[in-house]
Amino acid sequence: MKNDMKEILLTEEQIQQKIKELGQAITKEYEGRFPLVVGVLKGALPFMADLIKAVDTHLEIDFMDVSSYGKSTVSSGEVKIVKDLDTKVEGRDVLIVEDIIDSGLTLSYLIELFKYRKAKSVKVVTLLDKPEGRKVDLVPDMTGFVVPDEFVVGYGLDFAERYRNLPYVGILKPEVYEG
Ligand SMILES: O=P(O)(O)OC[C@H]1O[C@H](OP(=O)(O)OP(=O)(O)O)[C@H](O)[C@@H]1O
Ligand code: HPA
Repeated sequence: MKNDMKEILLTEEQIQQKIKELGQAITKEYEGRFPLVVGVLKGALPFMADLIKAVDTHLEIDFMDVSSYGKSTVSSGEVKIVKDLDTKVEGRDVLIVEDIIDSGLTLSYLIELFKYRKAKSVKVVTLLDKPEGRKVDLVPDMTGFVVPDEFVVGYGLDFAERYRNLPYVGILKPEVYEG
């Protein structure tokens, strides 16, 4: 799989170190508040799994599956709920966990949805932020790394469902998705 990479952007060690720091920041922010931590499937799965272990205060987890990319590297712009939460968000401090914010369409949809459902607060932690991809104004509350405007894969991020199981993040060679 490494042969499909133009460049390794973030090593496993860099990712894990950053997750420790984010975990400490979340612990400080939510101490004594029992937040509802919402992982956005499927991409956020590895990040969510590592992140919650780095948080040292009580929290509840739930998952939402939304999709807007299909087999393309460009967002369709239409966010579809594939699986909704099992938990009521009314009155809860919600922390959304994302692997990447690119156009911002997925997150702006989720933030509005949770506000409509009367969450007490809605915040976002993302491992990766690609600000150059933005189509809507959105700044995450906590960010691991800012990445360039290229299609990245690994550590949850896929191309056509592949590469999610890489422990690192890399830039895919264009010939892999163009070919
Ligand atoms: O800011 P955006 O342009 O909306 O892109 C970010 C979203 O795109 C990816 O999900 P995708 O819809 O590909 O589903 P997946 O997590 O199952 O891969 C990623 O996991 C984010 O949820
Ligand atoms: O760069 C990306 N890689 C994988 N999935 C994505 N979803 C939005 N942007 C990306």
